[in-house]
Amino acid sequence: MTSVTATILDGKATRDAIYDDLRTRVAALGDAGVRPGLGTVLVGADPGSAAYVRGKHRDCAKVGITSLRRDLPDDATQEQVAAAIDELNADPACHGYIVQLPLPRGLDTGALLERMDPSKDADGLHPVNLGRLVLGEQGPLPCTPRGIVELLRRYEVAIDGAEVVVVGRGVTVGRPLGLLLTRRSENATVTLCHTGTKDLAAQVRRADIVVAAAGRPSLITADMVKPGAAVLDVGITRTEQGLVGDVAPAAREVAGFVAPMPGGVGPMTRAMLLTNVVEAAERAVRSA
Ligand SMILES: Nc1nc(=O)c2c([nH]1)NC[C@@H]1CN(c3ccc(C(=O)N[C@@H](CCC(=O)O)C(=O)O)cc3)C=[N+]21
Repeated sequence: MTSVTATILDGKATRDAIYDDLRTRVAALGDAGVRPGLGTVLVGADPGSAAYVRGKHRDCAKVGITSLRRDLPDDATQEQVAAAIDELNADPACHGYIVQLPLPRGLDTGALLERMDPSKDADGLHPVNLGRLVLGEQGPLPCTPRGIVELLRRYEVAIDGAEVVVVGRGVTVGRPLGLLLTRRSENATVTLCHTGTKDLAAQVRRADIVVAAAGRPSLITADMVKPGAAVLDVGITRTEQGLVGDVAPAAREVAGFVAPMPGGVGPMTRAMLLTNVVEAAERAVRSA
């Protein structure tokens, strides 16, 4: 077997470049009297969720965005979470916020997401904004799909005309990514695969770009990857040995481009979250 040295789609380096740009824009907003603010609503003490939220606030500090944290206990009621959402909706210092998912069982996630002001939806996951994405209207874009497109663009991986296989139909990654990549501006041909796909290997083998977002360790093996293809690992599974992705290590030897986990799409997700907040603040200045 010939071993190719894949180009690494370096999410950390790309994030750093994006943060350099955001710092400039945050300074310009400051001159206009506005400091962008990102809110987070975290319910419960899941260590993974707490770590993600910490990471987001750490990134805010790097860029000059104000952090607004709303941390609620595990047993918070629907009404208490709704009240935190109402507060952020009403707070002029908050330009965008997220409700960290998954919420503890017993809370109605759909009702809470719908309660958010769509213009403050930093995740792009409000039904109105997902609807706008379907319709091709302007709105905040879901962070992980936007980060994936941005990463491919910066490394000049051809998207126009590419055969893309997305594995995973989740509402944060797979589904909206399919919508994003099939816009005229991206112009890819997308096959959305999932656990019910009959012959996953046959689908993945055709792909110029593979996005693995199923949350199943080693789902994508070396024999499935077309030599030279771009393989983006978005899966995260917690194991005894630490975090593992959906792409088997040997598959990286066959690929032409690899977005690894960690260090690939994850940092880009955070960068797009902050970008969505800065864009919301810029809109606020323009309409003032
Ligand atoms: N409302 C909501 N919005 C989300 O965007 C959201 C969510 N809920 N719930 C959980 C998932 C997961 N997620 C990640 C973001 C960044 C990394 C990330 O930066 N990962 C690093 C490794 C971990 C680290 O360095 O902290 C990496 O891949 O290099 C991972 C996972 C966002 N999510």
